[in-house]
Amino acid sequence: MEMVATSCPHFSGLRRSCPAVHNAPSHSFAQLRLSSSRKPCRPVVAMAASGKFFVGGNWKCNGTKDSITKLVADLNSAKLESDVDVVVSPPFVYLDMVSSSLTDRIEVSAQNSWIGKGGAFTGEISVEQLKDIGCKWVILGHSERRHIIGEDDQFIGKKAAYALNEGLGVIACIGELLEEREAGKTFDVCFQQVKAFADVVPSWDNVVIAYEPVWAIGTGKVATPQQAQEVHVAVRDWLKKNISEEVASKTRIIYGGSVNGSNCGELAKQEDIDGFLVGGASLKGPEFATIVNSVTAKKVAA
Ligand SMILES: O=C[C@H](O)COP(=O)(O)O
Repeated sequence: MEMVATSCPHFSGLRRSCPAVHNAPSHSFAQLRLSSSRKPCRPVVAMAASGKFFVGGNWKCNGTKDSITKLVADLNSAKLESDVDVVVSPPFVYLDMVSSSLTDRIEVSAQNSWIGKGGAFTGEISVEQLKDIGCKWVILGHSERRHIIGEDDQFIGKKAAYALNEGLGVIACIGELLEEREAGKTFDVCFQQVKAFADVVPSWDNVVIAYEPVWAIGTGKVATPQQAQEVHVAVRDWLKKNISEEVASKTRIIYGGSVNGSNCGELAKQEDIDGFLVGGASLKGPEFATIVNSVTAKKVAA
């Protein structure tokens, strides 16, 4: 054994299966140790801190005091694999309640934040207020905000820049509409949305990209593992070409869109799927725990 590499010599992208030689299944989360015989791409499973599996539960505009109290109790008693970052995102009105009653094992995210410092902005929530109640993350660019509320890339970018500059982590959502996929524009749409984030983020350290094909959100039509993997690889390659190899390698790209306890394992096995952003299934504590624990499928696949 002699040297440690972080990329495959047979493939321009990082963290990919090596198409040459020997079916190395995964470069994700791992550094690659080359043997003295220089056989390439034998992966050594060593999850890097930066590449930790990440599972977020986006509760959207759901829940009551009673149902959320039960959900928090279920989450507090759930057995969760230790090597996963777990985040839940309650509606604003319950954020403080969840933040103060949830175990420290799980971090709390907002579903939106204002573009700058708080003030005379009726109906908005500032980053300062989110930090004040212990919130660590914010979801930005979600398709429901893009396509129902009408937020555009520029507005989303302002929010992302402000949140990151103030120390919140950002779950940056991207994803194509069905008609965009059918028109062969999936990559173009995703690249444009990633670029809008890339143009403004001060650093990628606290950014998780969530690829959520709009046609898969809340529809029960989950992307196949191959469809999701294909986009994740393309986005990672975009990061490599346009930002840096390091950012491409370290930035977690998670999948969202009808993920549930039954399909999470196969999705998690894909080497460029670094976790999930879960909607409906995150409202059920035991099922959400199953999705968090699908990291074990990833480890087996690696
Ligand atoms: O933020 C989560 C996504 O919109 C996915 O929602 P879903 O799991 O209900 O399809």
